[in-house]
Amino acid sequence: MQPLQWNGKSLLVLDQTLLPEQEVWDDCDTYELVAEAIEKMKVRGAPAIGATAAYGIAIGANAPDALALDKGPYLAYLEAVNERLAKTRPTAVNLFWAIKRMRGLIAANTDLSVAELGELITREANLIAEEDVRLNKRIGQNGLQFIPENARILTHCNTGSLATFDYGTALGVIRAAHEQGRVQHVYADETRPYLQGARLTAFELHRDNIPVTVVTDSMAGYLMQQKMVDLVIVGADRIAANGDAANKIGTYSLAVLAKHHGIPFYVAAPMSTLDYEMETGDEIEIEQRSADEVIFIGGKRMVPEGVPALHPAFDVTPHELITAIITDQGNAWQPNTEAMLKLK
Ligand SMILES: CSC[C@H]1O[C@H](OP(=O)(O)O)[C@H](O)[C@@H]1O
Repeated sequence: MQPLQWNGKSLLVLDQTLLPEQEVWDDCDTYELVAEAIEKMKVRGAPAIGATAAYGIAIGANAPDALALDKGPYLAYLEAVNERLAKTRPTAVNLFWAIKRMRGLIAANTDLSVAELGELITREANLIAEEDVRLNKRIGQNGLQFIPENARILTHCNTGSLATFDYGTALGVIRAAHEQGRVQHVYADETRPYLQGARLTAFELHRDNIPVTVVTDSMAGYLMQQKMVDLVIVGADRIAANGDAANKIGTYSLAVLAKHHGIPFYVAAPMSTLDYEMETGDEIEIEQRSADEVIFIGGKRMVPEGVPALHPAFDVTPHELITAIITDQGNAWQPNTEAMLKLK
């Protein structure tokens, strides 16, 4: 199930905060509504956020008031649209990758008319979306080499169709392995506090008839100790040049447990998630979200009034704990290897 639908003028966003019980689509016909959909995590997932921002820029670029502007003011307005979308969430580099790509396109085509530039930006947003699905399927194929027969896989958060334009990254590898009949079972961490695993990964895999069981995040160590897991595979929101990977909070704990139990730990992501401007994961900004997202579940208070809660939305897994990074280019890399650094 794709999280986004482009109808040529506006972006229909599947409100993931309401899944799995309700399938509600928001019609985002302004770039501000698109920005708010990202901030409120109606749409989430690094590659999906990148594609969403691209369409947000396209919507802004083709707004009637914008198309009435002279070239100079129009270009200044486009930069204001880029800036607004860049402020939505700080960790997933795919957002900034998409904005940088649009900025480059605009800068290279200032000779076009306002209307022509608006059309070009829309075409680029469609290209980004189409590329994402193709790259995810390549990630899936590249990941097959690491999936044994009768694999019992533990995964964290949601890295499937709902986190991308379609197919998924880590779940893309799981889908490709399932197509080969290699997946015995998937254990999906519920992934508190947003519950991407319980609400979204289980939703996707169940619909695809891929055997899945939801576990609480605290059960991961038990599963490994009981020898119920053959490998762990997760996504990423930003990967530094040395292979340190930022991903949903709880990923680092999984990597430490996997190392302790001698279980392979894989990260799957498109090349647009690699950030060569960051030498190590120490530089990656970790989004701090509202404590209310921890304190309340489904609107019900879980923490006594007056007691604070922390909510770092991501953590960074050092490359030493990652067995391999699986991308859409070439094969997988042992992080911090010359091969990865050469890909600049
Ligand atoms: C396909 S990578 C998705 C990536 O994004 C998630 O974060 P969020 O749900 O907060 O956008 C999580 O880190 C996933 O691994």
